[in-house]
Amino acid sequence: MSANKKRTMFEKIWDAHVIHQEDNKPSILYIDLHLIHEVTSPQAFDGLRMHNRKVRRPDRTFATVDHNIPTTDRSKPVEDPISAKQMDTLTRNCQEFGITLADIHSPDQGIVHVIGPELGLTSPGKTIVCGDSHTSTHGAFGALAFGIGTSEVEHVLATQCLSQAKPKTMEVRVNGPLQAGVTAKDLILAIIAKFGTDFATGTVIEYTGEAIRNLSMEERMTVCNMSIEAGARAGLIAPDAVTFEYLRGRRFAPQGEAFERAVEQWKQLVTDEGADYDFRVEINADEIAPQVTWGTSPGMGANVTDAVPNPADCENENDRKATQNALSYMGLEPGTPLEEVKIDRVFIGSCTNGRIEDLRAAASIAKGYKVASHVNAMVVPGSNKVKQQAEAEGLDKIFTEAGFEWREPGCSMCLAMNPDVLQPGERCASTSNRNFEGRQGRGGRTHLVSPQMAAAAAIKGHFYDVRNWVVNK
Ligand SMILES: CC(C)[C@H](C(=O)O)[C@@H](O)C(=O)O
Ligand code: SF4
Repeated sequence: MSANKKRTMFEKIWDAHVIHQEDNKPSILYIDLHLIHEVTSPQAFDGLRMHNRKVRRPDRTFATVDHNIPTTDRSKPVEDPISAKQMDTLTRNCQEFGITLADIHSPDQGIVHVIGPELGLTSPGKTIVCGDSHTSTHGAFGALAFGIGTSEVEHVLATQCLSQAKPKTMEVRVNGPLQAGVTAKDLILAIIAKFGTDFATGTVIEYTGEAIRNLSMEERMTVCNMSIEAGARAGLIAPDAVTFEYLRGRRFAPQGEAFERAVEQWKQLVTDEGADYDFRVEINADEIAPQVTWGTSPGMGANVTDAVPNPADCENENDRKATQNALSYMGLEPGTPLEEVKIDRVFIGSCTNGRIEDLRAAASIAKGYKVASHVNAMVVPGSNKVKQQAEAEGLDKIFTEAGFEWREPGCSMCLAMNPDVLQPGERCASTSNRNFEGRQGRGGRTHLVSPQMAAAAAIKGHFYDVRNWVVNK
């Protein structure tokens, strides 16, 4: 590589982490941060034991319990035997291998992709991996962050390195500002609805443009979180003053002078003017309205003001079949206005939308209203810190007075690996990121929305365009 070659930010991070390269072979990358949770780590630790290996860098490894953890009273023992076993196994593995664990009683516990940034473990320019597809969340900081499989988890534990083929790059440019009432969640849902769930397959997306630059750190995380639902390996947003201010003073971020020096380096992590991406798409932010998914993939979404699509209008036989199947699973009639679709449950939480700004946004809608009598609604903070902050601001009161349940932090009904599940046929407005068949419980029907849209749906009992919401003072 010549010294003056123009590089994208992805290439800069990649080049800085390749520690071995042979022609036409995958690269060996150094991994700066390895995050661990209870679901994808047990066999990896078994593998280490079997081969009598240690964890190479426990200081660059951090674990939490999130997927299986109950969201009810934690002073009681965990009832579900499978969940209890998963959590005990992680505790024993972390003790044996000297890894810091935010366990069920830790003030640091939370969803892995919420606590990494919160603790300042995540920072620009790092390579970050976790046995979890939504590791892409951390790319919001300009870190190259991606999900890995359990055998790779074992490899990273043992060596702090990973073999990876170099992905291609894609720019997703969002022109102009978002309309009032339209959120980062609507933006990423609209991008996936427009370009499809495979448009970025195997690439690393870099999000650029005015609407992206205007986003807060938490909103950027929402966007990068769902990169994986567009098929991408990872999503990136160039770090800027918003990023640096978010990280300043966080526990594991550099402190004092070292922080200022780090900022100078982080500022270099931008795509050089004139550098090429392999692919490019763009979208105008002012086209985007609040979104509701109607189908069984995150790309099956529409504006809340639209109607359930008619399979007969599909362009080809494959789409027609997919739409038909999705509508039949979802129990929806073509042509029904989305605002008339009644819901039974509401889930506000997850690594997509379980952070403090999400809860503030939902509370600003819910304040002074009551959840519709036929709806069961729950709010699950993404982490203990989010929960404490929300309680300090009185958000829990706003929610409980409106009739929402206020829970302990974890993945919860995002994927229903704990007791928080939909019953067959139940319809849920959910702020999570996947609406696959059975994702929130067998036969459950998931509609992906923003926190504001979820809160409005809880109160109205059906979907409602939050742009028309009358805020209770
Ligand atoms: C359990 C885990 C492996 C899974 C993932 O990789 O994403 C989960 O977090 C999810 O969101 O489906
Ligand atoms: S909140 Fe949902 S998407 Fe995020 S890590 Fe947990 S299960 Fe996966």
